[in-house]
Amino acid sequence: MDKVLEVKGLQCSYDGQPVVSEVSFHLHEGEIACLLGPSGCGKTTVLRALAGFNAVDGGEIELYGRVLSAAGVHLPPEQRRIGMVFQDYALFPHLTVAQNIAFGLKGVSRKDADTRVSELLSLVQLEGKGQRYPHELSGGQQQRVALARALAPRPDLLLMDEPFSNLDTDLRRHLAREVREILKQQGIPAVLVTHDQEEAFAFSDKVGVLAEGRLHQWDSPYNLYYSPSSPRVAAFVGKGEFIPGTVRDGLLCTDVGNVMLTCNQWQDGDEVQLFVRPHEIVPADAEGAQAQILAKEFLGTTTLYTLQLSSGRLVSSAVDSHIDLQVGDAVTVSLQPPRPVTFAAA
Ligand SMILES: Nc1ncnc2c1ncn2[C@@H]1O[C@H](COP(=O)(O)OP(=O)(O)OP(=O)(O)O)[C@@H](O)[C@H]1O
Repeated sequence: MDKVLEVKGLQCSYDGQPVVSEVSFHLHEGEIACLLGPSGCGKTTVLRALAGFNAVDGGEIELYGRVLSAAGVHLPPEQRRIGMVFQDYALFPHLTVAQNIAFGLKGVSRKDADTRVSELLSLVQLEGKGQRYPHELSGGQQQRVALARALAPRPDLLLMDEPFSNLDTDLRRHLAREVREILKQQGIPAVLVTHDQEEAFAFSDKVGVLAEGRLHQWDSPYNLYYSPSSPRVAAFVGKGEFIPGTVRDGLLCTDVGNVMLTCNQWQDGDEVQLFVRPHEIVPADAEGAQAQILAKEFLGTTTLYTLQLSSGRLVSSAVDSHIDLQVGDAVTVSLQPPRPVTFAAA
């Protein structure tokens, strides 16, 4: 598959203060990516550099073979063929929905603009609402108009900065799914910025984990979750904890039990930390570690138990909620990671 967006060694700063360093990633045709990371890590700065709102200090941005930013090159935003959707919709309040959508259609005849606006109203399921004003629409509908406006000139790339975060949980999941379908159907590659991990995982083909201006991993949601490249990424993506252990005869021995290592990265005697998710610590029949239930939290599909091992360590265990254990119960647990995630001891 061909790369359509290539970002190489991107560096950005504000007032001489570096905020994005050596960020490199690429997108293939029709691929959707998400930048995920804690507040202030540089997600919006990367997006603004792609859009051309911010100049870059170093590195290169190429879209369909056109250099948008590089040493001595800075294509202005209007020449980049990039659409943008913002958290606050940013619609023109004095223009109708149809006029908002038509806004970016420069050099197009009135007839062609009308046809394109009708196509887009139908694409975002707002047929019949073209003559309304933004304040006459719900938040979700306004964001669909913003999407239609961004898609109207058939951009080469769509950028979305927290596009669903002003909407309530159900609506944001629903709209995110719909927007993903629209982008896939139109074959438009996109980069989204969000704080919401579930949204990032559900929406994207690739997720980039940014921290302190550096890209720590660029990977599929599956790989990020099951093969995090560093303890930092592991700790940031989903819930889990680090359990220290020692390697003996191909087994990692810990106080929660032993795990067969599937990689040959470690040797006998190595001190290793195992990263486990709560659903990978499960009740066992006989062989396993003894623990006592300190707390329980019913979450619907699973119940999250806080366990204290006989070693004193506290661990979390997520168990199918139909198994109803009680605080104070003694339990035996074992480790069942499908693919053990290990790092050198801290
Ligand atoms: N216009 C600006 N002038 C100076 N510093 C800025 C400016 N915009 C952002 N910064 C700083 O750059 C860093 C990265 O900001 P950025 O907005 O890219 O982060 P972010 O990951 O998008 O954060 P959030 O998730 O909170 O929106 C932060 O430390 C921020 O304070």
